[in-house]
Amino acid sequence: MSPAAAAARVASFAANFTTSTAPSSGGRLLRPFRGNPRPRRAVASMAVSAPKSPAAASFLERRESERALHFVKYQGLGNDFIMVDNRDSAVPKVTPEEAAKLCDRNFGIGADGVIFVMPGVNGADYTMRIFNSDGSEPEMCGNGVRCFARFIAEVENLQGTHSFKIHTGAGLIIPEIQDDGKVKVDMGEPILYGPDVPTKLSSTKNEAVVKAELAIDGLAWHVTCVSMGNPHCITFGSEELKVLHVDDLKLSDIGPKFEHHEMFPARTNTEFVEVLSRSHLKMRVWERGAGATLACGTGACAVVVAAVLEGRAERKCVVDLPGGPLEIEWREDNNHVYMTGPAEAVFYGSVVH
Ligand SMILES: N[C@@H](CCC[C@H](N)C(=O)O)C(=O)O
Repeated sequence: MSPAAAAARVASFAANFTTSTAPSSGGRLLRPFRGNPRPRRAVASMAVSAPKSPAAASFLERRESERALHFVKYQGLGNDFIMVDNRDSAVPKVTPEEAAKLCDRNFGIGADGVIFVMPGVNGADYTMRIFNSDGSEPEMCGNGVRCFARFIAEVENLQGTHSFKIHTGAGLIIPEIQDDGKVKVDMGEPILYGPDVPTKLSSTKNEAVVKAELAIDGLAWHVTCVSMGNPHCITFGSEELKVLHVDDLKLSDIGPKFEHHEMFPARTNTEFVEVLSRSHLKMRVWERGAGATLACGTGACAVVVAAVLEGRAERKCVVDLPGGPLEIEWREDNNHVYMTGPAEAVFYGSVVH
């Protein structure tokens, strides 16, 4: 094929793909997104006018008529998700195995998880379910629920401040979209009773596991265990490394050893934390079922709870994650944890799965 013919074929593919990837929700077209930056359609920049080759057109029509999954890609501080409009069904539109394939950054769309926007139950407005990038299903996702709220505002055409009651595996979670576009989430109460986190580590402070010792890689790590609906193991250092410099950690070596440790029967998310001041913490996370991610909302909440329990920080902190900061407050009056941070749509498209 001549270079000119090849270029025309690519252009034709792009033009056709661009017009065939508008997301739908059970047949409804999503409105164009607002906000900054505006989400992009996949390969929109390649869309130039060129005659469609019959072969490319029929190829694309065939793909669309098969099982095309429409999605919107969202991110909250770089923790990214494939958002699926599942409002018409209580059954997720993709299986855990398919989710793992879609999350693959080389062979799929690429994401830390797939989130399903589902009908509400028990008086909730909506239900959120999520599959991690390995296909496992966690109870909750903090960055994900902020993205979820922004998605609902878009598809329901809501302007200004709004809050929603979201049913999750961690109970009722209430995100509120603020005037500045950030989302503040009432993340509920932390769970500190060891067997409920769950961890097999013995309690050290009342019923909580605070600064308990966990042997990994020849080091005696000091860990505090907190559930925000999903399990977290938080460490500020070990017997040997009194102070952590989180940038120096080889997360991919050490993370899986925490995640799969026998003391965590449901596996665990692990946060490694550096205290910058009593109201400013810095963390890196190794997520259960997703590995190293740029941010973890439930993790940042658990970190502040652990820092307060260990007497290292105040109840209101900024937590720096690789993807940016989150504002976290563990309120004394109602024992709830509040998380505030950004969430935005990145692009939308469709995929045959
Ligand atoms: N990134 C999320 C947490 C996602 C679930 C986690 N990997 C688990 O298995 O518990 C967040 O922002 O909270």
